Amino acid sequence: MSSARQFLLSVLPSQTGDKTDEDGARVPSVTLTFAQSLDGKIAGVAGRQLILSGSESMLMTHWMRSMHDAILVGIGTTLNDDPQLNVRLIPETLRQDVRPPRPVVLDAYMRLPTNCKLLKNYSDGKGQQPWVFCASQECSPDSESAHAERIARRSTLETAGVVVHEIPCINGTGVCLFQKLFLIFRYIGFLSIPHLLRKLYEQDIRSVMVEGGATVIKSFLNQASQPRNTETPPVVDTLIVTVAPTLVGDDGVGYKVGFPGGELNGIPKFTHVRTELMGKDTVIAGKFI
Ligand SMILES: NC(=O)C1=CN([C@@H]2O[C@H](COP(=O)(O)OP(=O)(O)OC[C@H]3O[C@@H](n4cnc5c(N)ncnc54)[C@H](OP(=O)(O)O)[C@@H]3O)[C@@H](O)[C@H]2O)C=CC1
Ligand SMILES: Nc1nc(O)c(N)c(N[C@@H]2O[C@H](COP(=O)(O)O)[C@@H](O)[C@H]2O)n1
Repeated sequence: MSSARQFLLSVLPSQTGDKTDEDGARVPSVTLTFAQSLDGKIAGVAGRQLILSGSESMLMTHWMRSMHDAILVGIGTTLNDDPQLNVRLIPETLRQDVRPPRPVVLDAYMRLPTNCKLLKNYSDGKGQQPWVFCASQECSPDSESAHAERIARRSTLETAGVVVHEIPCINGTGVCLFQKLFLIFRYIGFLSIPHLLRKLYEQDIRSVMVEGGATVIKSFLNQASQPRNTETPPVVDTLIVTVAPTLVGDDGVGYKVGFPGGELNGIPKFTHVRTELMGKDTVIAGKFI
């Protein structure tokens, strides 16, 4: 077995399917993972996609994808990078034994372009059918035009091959922001991660790999820092970060952890599990506690 797979098997939780959240609802295990530069950047100036991982750690990432039922990114990453989120780097001879993960996009307003690679790969048999999680009706403004726009967007995505799931959002109910270019319905707030995870479990997803980008990383780290009772496991189980020996500079895109105004406010408790050198990169894995 390759060293990347051995590394992953030693740091990822075994999939028992019995993880529950604070309210006792079943949820998938969550791995948060991304690649960063030495100065903590995940993308270049104005979000330009950077290939930070070298071939060895990138292959590890594709093995990691193959070990999860779903792979999740935000719509920001999807619009910016047009990612494939499949397992194409795994050698052909081993690929028949692995299943590509289900691509999942957090996309409150259903902005996913219908010519994206996720849909192309699905129609070419090179990836699973993508799922979009969008804001449910009660998060959207209650107007006829907003309702019609929602239905039209959903229909466009479904016709293109996307499965659309609706979930509630946080902090946004009923607040409308008019966006004249692309949306009539808009609210302030993000999709609720607890609702997302429950819905994923209901749809037979037992493990989800969260790849980014910056806003999604912050949201999941924030969730991992939420106070909970001692029997409840953290929302994010594992963090696996590839650190590339390169500097991007202050104008690159970083991610944020915690909130201003409190020393440990919003910073999840984290414990180191294993560090491995993969080619030029250092891959660090840890658990939230
Ligand atoms: N180096 C690496 O490993 C990686 C780097 N990247 C980089 O990250 C950058 C993109 O990051 P960013 O622009 O922040 O976009 P994200 O991919 O983080 O997407 C953020 C968007 O997702 C939607 N969303 C819905 N619900 C949530 C929620 N609960 N939490 C967070 N987001 C939510 C929101 O859009 P809406 O309101 O429309 O729903 C939000 O603006 C790109 O430059 C990309 O190259 C990305 C992945 C990995
Ligand atoms: N592991 C890793 N290393 C990098 O250097 C990266 N830039 C990323 N980015 C993530 O992978 C997505 C692209 O996936 P595909 O190659 O198109 O399958 C990108 O959108 C980020 O989520 N990851």
